[in-house]
Amino acid sequence: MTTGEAPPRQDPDTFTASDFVVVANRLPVDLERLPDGTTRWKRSPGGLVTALEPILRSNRGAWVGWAGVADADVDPIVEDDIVLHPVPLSADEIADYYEGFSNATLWPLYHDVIVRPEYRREWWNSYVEVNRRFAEATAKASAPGATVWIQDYQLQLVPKMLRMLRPDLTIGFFLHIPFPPVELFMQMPWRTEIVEGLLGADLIGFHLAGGATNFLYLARRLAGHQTSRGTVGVRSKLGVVQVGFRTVRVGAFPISIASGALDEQSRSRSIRARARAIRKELGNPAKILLGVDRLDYTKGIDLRLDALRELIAEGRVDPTDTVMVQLATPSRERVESYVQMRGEIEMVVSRINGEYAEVGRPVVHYIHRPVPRDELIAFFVAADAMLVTPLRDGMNLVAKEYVACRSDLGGALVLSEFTGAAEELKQAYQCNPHDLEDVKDKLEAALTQTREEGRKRMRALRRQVLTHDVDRWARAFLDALAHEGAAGPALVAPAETGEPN
Ligand SMILES: Nc1nc2c(ncn2[C@@H]2O[C@H](COP(=O)(O)OP(=O)(O)O)[C@@H](O)[C@H]2O)c(=O)[nH]1
Ligand SMILES: O=P(O)(O)OC[C@H]1O[C@H](O[C@H]2O[C@H](CO)[C@@H](O)[C@H](O)[C@H]2O)[C@H](O)[C@@H](O)[C@@H]1O
Repeated sequence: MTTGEAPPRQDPDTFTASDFVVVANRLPVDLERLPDGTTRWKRSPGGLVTALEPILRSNRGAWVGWAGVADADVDPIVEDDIVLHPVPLSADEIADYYEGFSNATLWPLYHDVIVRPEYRREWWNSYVEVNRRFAEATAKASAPGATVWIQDYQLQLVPKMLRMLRPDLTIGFFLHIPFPPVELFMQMPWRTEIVEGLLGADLIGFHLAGGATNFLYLARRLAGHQTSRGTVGVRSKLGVVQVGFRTVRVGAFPISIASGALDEQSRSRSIRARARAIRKELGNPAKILLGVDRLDYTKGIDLRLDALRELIAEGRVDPTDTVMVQLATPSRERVESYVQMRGEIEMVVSRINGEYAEVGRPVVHYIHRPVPRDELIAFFVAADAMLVTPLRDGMNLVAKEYVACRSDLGGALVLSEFTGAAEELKQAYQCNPHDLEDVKDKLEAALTQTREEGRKRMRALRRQVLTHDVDRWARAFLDALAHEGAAGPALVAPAETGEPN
C-alpha cells in the first residue's frame, strides 16, 4: 500500500457499499500527525496487515478499521483499490479498549499468561462499546448479502452484534493469535459473552486445530450448544456448533505470506547488492544472526540475547567474527509490560556490547524503529541464521518470510516450537524457548551446519512456504465460508461434554 500525504476530504456518499468487507482493529495504514500540523499515512505494523492487504486489493473490497491515532475524524478514502472506512477512537478508548482490554487482558491471557492479565470492568465496558461501533460501521459499509470477514481478538463481539444488525450478511471471523487452553480461558470474567460473540459468525477460523478444538469444548460448556466432537483437520474436517437454527463451523487455517512475490523480490539485483553492502557495513563477519520482531514480550527477544551471551562466554561463538542484528519495531509503547520489557532487552544488548564489543565493532546492532520493506528483505538475504524464539506466537510470518527470501538455499532458521509456524516448518532448528540450553544448542547447530545440511533443510522449508501462500489461506477460508449447508460431522449434545483434546 502506498503511503504519503493524507488525501483531501471526499464526499462520503460517493462510496457505495461493498460486497466484500474486511474488519480489523487497524486499517492497513496509520494516520501520522506531523509536528507542523499536517498528516500523512504510513503502513501499520504487524503480520495481520502483511497478510490481508494483498487479498483485499485483488478483491477490490472495503476495510473497516481504526486509523491508529486518537480522535481522527476521517471520511472514507480509496487507497490502492481498497475503500478504507476509518472508525474513530477517543484517547480514553485507546487506553481502555486497545491498550487495556485488548493488550493487557486478552493478549497476555491468550499468550499463555506470560504476563499476568488484568481484568478491569471499565476496560470491558469500553471493549463492548467499541465493538458495537465497529459493528455499526461495518453494517453501513456492507452491500446487501455481502461477505464480511472480521479479524482478531480486538473484535470478538462484532460477529454477534453485526448479525443482529444485518442478518443478511455472511460473516467469517479469524483469530490471528493463539486460542488458549480451556483452563486459562476460564479465568476470563466475560468468558461466556466472548464465546457467544464469536458464535455470531458462520465460520470461525484459528491458525491451529488445537485452538479450534478448545473453542468447540467451550461452546458446549459455556454456551450450552451442541457441537461436533472429533478432531478438526487443517483446512478440512470442520467442527460444527449448532446455535438454534444456525450452524456455525469452526476450522484451522494456518495463515501465510505472499511467498511467490517475496521470492521474486528477494532475487532482484538491487536487493542482492544491498545484502552484500550490509555484510560489508557490519565488518564482513563470518556469521550474521538476525532477529526481526515487534518489540513484544511474547517474541523471546531477551532469551535469544541471553543464549548468544552465554555461547560467547563459553567460547562456543566467536564475538570477533559474529554479529547479531536485532530489528525491533516499536509496539504498544504505553502498556506497562512493554515498557518494562524494553528496558530489560536494552540492558542485555548493552551488557553484551559492554563485555565483548570493540570500538566501532558492536556484537549486537539494535534498531528500535521500523526499517523500509526493501531493507528488511536485504537483511533476510544477508543473514546466516534467523532467530525466531517466541514463548508463544499465533503464527509468526517473519519465519516464513526468511525462508521465502532464501532462493540461494543459504541460511538457517532457528524456530521456537511454541509458534504456529513450527507446525509447518519442521525442518527448521526447532527449540524449546523455555530451555535456554536447548536454544543455545540449536543456535550453535545453525551456525555450524554443513553447506549440504543447510541446503537440504532450506529446500524442504521452501517447498512448504512456496506451496502454502497467503492466497491459499484466504481461498481455503473464504471457500469454506461460502460453502453453505455443507454436511458437517455428527453433533454431540452439550450434556455429553468431556475434556478437550
Ligand atoms: N517493513 C517492515 N516490516 C516489518 C518490520 N518488522 C517487522 N515487520 C513485518 O511485520 C510482520 C510481523 O508479523 P509476524 O511475524 O506474524 O508478527 P506480529 O508482529 O505479531 O504480527 C512481518 O510481515 C514482518 O516482515 C520492519 O522493521 N519493517
Ligand atoms: O496492531 P498492533 O497492536 O500494533 O499489533 C500488530 C498485530 O500483531 C498481531 O499479529 C498476529 O497476526 C499475525 C498474522 O496472522 C501472526 O503471524 C502473529 O503471530 C500474530 O501475533 C495481532 O494479532 C494483530 O491484530 C495486530 O495488528
